[in-house]
Amino acid sequence: MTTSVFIDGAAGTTGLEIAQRLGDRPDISLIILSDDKRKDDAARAEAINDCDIAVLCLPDDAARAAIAMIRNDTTRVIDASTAHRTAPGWIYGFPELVGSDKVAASRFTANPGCYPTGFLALVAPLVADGLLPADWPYTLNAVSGYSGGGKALIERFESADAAGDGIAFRDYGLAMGHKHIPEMKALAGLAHDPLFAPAVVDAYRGMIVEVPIPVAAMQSMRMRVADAAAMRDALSSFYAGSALVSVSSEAMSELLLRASLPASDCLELFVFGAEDGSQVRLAARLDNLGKGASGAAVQNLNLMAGLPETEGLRLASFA
Ligand SMILES: NC(=O)C1=CN([C@@H]2O[C@H](COP(=O)(O)OP(=O)(O)OC[C@H]3O[C@@H](n4cnc5c(N)ncnc54)[C@H](OP(=O)(O)O)[C@@H]3O)[C@@H](O)[C@H]2O)C=CC1
Ligand SMILES: CC(=O)N[C@@H](CCC(=O)OP(=O)(O)O)C(=O)O
Repeated sequence: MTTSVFIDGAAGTTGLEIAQRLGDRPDISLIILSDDKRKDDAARAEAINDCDIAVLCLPDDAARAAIAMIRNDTTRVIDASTAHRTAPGWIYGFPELVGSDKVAASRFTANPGCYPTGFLALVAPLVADGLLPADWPYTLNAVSGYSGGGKALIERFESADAAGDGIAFRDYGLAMGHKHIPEMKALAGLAHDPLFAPAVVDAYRGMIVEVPIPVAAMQSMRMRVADAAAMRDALSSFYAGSALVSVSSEAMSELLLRASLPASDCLELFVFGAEDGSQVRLAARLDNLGKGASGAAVQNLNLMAGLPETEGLRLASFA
């Protein structure tokens, strides 16, 4: 038996990569609208109501509108947008954190944001285990490849490169209030909004998300914070059974993001600690279009369809 999957937004950056991952899989029958029909609401509504699972790869408003087109109680949904990540009735599609069984049983699954995937993978298990406090104002510094901004940002970077006026580094989110903050706060159970400093570099894909932990300063405020080794051990045990998430124990002097990063659905976690134990830098390296978007959507789709969790995923690491 095959699962019929409609990709709404299949001509976009995330949608195209999901279609590539599903490729010629015999267990999936793909529904993709032709170019002249892909924005035709009647055609979209028909496809959404006919499929087993709809994967929405759309801007937030279009994703909300797509949900309003569902007229049955059978179509299941994976939404790659920000629209439903903290909405009631939706399961947050991060199986390693919320439980594969919850995603498998879910009707409405919200795919996590790319930056929150790195942040939550690091912080949520440590807060839940009491190794980091919930009431600390966490900061995260992150860089993303420019495909993270979809077709518009790809065009901007590639046309500037072509004109010989390439953007090497783009700091943004300068007014704060990034759309990823609510899901990071809610899913990690934090008392405060994290302070988020995102940036884009001149590479197509890939991202590094860093969370600095001023251990000694926090301890001087009588907060309970573990040391680097305890954090690394806790993360290693938490992700011990995962095919996609790994925790590095390698000694390193630099963490690189290569411009030629191949597509990967893995997520690598790092815990760097000062020798005197006073400071820690938690870091996550992933492909924004892999575990940060399309790979996560395919993982969730596999679970929801009762198929092997990593079917069709790219398991080679970045190294
Ligand atoms: N890129 C990334 O790394 C990540 C993206 N996401 C999220 O995934 C979603 C898709 O992003 P991304 O693929 O990057 O964006 P893109 O801009 O590359 O693609 C969006 C696609 O949606 C189409 N579209 C827009 N409005 C409608 C509509 N009303 N009906 C049908 N199709 C429509 C666009 O059409 P057209 O081609 O004509 O513009 C485009 O093809 C967004 O919500 C994004 O935030 C999530 C995690 C990471
Ligand atoms: C580089 C870049 O612009 N990135 C996007 C986030 C991509 C993403 O995860 O988007 P969703 O939350 O909508 O899924 C941004 O910061 O808005």
